[in-house]
Amino acid sequence: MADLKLTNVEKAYGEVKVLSNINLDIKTGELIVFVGPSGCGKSTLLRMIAGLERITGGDFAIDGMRMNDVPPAQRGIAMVFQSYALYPHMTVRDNMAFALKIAKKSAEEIRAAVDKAAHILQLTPYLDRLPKALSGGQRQRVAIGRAIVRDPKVYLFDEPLSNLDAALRVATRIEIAQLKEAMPDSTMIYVTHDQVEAMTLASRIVVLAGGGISQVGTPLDLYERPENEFVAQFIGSPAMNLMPGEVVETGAETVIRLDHGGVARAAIPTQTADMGMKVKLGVRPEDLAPTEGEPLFTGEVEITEALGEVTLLYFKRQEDGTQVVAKLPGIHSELRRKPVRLSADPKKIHLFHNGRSLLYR
Ligand SMILES: Nc1ncnc2c1ncn2[C@@H]1O[C@H](COP(=O)(O)OP(=O)(O)OP(=O)(O)O)[C@@H](O)[C@H]1O
Repeated sequence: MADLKLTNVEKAYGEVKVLSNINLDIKTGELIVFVGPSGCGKSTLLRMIAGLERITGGDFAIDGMRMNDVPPAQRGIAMVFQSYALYPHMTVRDNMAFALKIAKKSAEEIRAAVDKAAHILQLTPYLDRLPKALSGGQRQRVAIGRAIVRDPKVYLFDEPLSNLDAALRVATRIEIAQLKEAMPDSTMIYVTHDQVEAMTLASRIVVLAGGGISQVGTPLDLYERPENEFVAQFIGSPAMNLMPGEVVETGAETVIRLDHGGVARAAIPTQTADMGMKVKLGVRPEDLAPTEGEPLFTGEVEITEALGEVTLLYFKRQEDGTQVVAKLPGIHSELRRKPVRLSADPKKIHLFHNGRSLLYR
């Protein structure tokens, strides 16, 4: 059991506040992923939870116990770093046993804990090897094993896969998902730059930006109902297309006239949009599709990127030259230098006013 609660948590280095108003409730068994642009404070927040960085304001509690001044070793937390930091002269078994030896556990206890962790991580065949005789992925599993043997209530992962190559990243990501399944009562917090890791592993994602929390939600919440323009553009790849316009009709649908021409319909409830309201229309590349009817965007395709299962089309909107990206299923290299007419289902149109989604108005 480990419920974590952050209340108005803040971090300042001298006069400079890097994080403020951090309010977050994390329940036992959740896997929370912190994402956000470089320098937004993801690692700092993780390190404050671990006790490696002082909390300069607010409270952090585990199961109702205030932790601000509790030393790291007594928080019941284990952290796995990006650099595995294994002892090169020790075998896998000794690396995993190290913390337990320091804690003066009995030899039987240590053996049982290491064997169990090795079994969960499929490291049993490698227990007598030195780290140099392991692959990057195996080394990272040993680093995770060192955390597991301590049987912590909370696991913190700071970009654990970022040193691995693409194929190993995928394999190790799946192992982490399996690890979470095998330990349903452990609470995990995971920092990553990788959207796919965030979307696939998280029970909830915390988007940090501008020194605070921009939105917290399930991966699908953030994808389907981003609260603001920042989250809308940060989640999803390529990023959501955004175009300025004005509300010209409210009713069953909201009708928007785009600046420099073009009309769009959005299935946004009437009461949330006002006539004449300046908005930004948002549409994800994957929600655009060729149409014979009234198009939302027209232009000539400049670049196609065929990725196998999808093709990305890059073009400038005919009316004003704004760059638009569309993602079509299949291979469409033939569309390069060709005119396209694309539309989107009104249910897939997002509207933002002063940066905030009208869905949350
Ligand atoms: N010791 C320090 N003194 C002053 N400022 C610091 C210190 N450590 C970190 N910072 C600042 O705090 C902010 C948050 O840093 P942090 O490393 O937590 O960001 P991050 O989101 O993890 O970034 P990245 O994604 O690049 O790893 C940054 O602006 C950084 O410059």
